[in-house]
Amino acid sequence: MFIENFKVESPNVKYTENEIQSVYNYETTELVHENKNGTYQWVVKPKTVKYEFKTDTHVPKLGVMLVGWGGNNGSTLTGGVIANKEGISWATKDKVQQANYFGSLTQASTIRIGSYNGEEIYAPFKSLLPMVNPNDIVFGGWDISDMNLADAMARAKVFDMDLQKQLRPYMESMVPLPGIYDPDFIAANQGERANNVIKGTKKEQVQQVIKDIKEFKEKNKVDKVVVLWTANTERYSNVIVGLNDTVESLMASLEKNESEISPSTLYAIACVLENVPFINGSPQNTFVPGLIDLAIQRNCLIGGDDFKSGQTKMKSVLVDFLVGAGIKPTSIVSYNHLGNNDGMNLSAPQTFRSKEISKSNVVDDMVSSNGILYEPGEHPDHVVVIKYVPYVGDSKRAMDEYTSEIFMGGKNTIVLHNTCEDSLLAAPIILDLVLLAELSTRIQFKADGEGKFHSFHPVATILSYLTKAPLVSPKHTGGERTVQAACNAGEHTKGQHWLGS
Ligand SMILES: NC(=O)c1ccc[n+]([C@@H]2O[C@H](COP(=O)([O-])OP(=O)(O)OC[C@H]3O[C@@H](n4cnc5c(N)ncnc54)[C@H](O)[C@@H]3O)[C@@H](O)[C@H]2O)c1
Ligand SMILES: O=P([O-])([O-])O[C@@H]1[C@@H](O)[C@H](O)[C@@H](O)[C@H](O)[C@@H]1O
Repeated sequence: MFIENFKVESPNVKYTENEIQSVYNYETTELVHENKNGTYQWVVKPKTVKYEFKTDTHVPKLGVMLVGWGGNNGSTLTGGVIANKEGISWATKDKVQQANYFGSLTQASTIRIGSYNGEEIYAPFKSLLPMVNPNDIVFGGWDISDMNLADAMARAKVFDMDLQKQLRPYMESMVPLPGIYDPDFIAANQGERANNVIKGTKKEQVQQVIKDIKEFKEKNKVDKVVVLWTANTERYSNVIVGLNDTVESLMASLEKNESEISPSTLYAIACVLENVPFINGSPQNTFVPGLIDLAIQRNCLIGGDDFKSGQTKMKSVLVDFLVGAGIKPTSIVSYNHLGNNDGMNLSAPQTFRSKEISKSNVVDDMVSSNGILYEPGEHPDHVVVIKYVPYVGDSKRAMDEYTSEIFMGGKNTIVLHNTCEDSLLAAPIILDLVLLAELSTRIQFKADGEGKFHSFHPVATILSYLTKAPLVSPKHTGGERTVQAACNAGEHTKGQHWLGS
């Protein structure tokens, strides 16, 4: 059975005028590697950690500023929220379609809260804690193309014409702010749309973005702003000692107008300096070590990388299932073609490489979790192919082949075909990212033994489910190597994976 909402009555939950206060006993384990008379033994011991949470129940008026607002994802999300808010329905060749938020975890998923008379009871995910209603979000943002959102929606060719016609009056007055453009970081084919750019040095560009955020906040009378990058995929930035490996080197490089600081890192610096959450929806390494440290120093939420929308979401579910079932994936081939501007930008080798990394590394942790199936360092052959085919537009075609070893030398091959409007998959994920980022900034907690309440770690691993390459805080990196060592080796650092350049 499904219920719309509920209240909790528990000795562990207290509702005050402004907060929900709760106590949670986290039952976990700790392992000890004991040496008993020269023989080492792993000992697993149960451990209970008591957490106290305080959630501010004041839901703010939220402004969302998208970098790449005029793109397929940005225009589709904006139009989708307007259609839901205004209750717009439209004629398709099949039926009269109502607006909805399908594909959004927060808006369209449910969670089991118990049973009643032997029946399982489910409630909306969004009923768990007070959350921003997406219909109330005020959108804005930047784009290197000056096209208004109505024309951008038409350029994207995602929505049905009847819907576009109804949305146009709401969107034609929405014009992106000039963006930070650096042709060295995206495909050359993007140059023809770059007619709306912030001039000046990199430091002046950062200052302009800060000014834009302040003015957006004031003009729209929003209480909070979250910035999300849904602009083009950039090439990786080189992580270099003395350039961007520390806060000091990054800020000094900004002063010196160093060319290797990418536009996405510049927007993120502006947001962290303004204490505005910044989420990276693309695969590039926006969060260079100096920027991560700056966000930690200023306790500003950062999260990413690369929305996990379709082919990779299926991959992570299927490979997790196979490995969990004791089946050994040995070959994974992921091919897709698409014809939108994202696909055109990814047709350049350097930007494709960013996407290839994020689409490949999603299975690493699953593989390393099973030492029965895989020897140390062993992993499946894994190939990612993306081709640009203009005719299919936003309707991405994905074909995947998973070959696995099964019982007694048997082989199993699974083939998947997946056709979807890429932006209709990504838009609800963008919504979840900004809503969960905003919610997490309203939660304070402390564990047993901690003196005072504090926020979550600025690196928002809570957003990991929604991204291909979850950003994790430096202390969680799997490698013992330091940023220094990675830099010396000319490698990139990215969470738990040291990647070759
Ligand atoms: N399913 C999905 O659509 C999906 C999934 C995962 C990741 N992504 C990533 O999301 C991003 C956006 O996808 P899309 O389909 O909307 O692409 P798009 O090309 O339609 O939109 C990107 C927009 O960003 C603008 N832009 C580029 N550089 C900019 C800058 N420095 N500042 C401001 N604006 C800039 C472009 O003019 C364009 O309008 C891409 O990086 C893509 O890889 C998309
Ligand atoms: O999220 P997902 O469907 O696995 O991956 C998608 C890729 O298949 C597509 O080629 C790319 O253009 C999108 O940005 C997205 O990254």
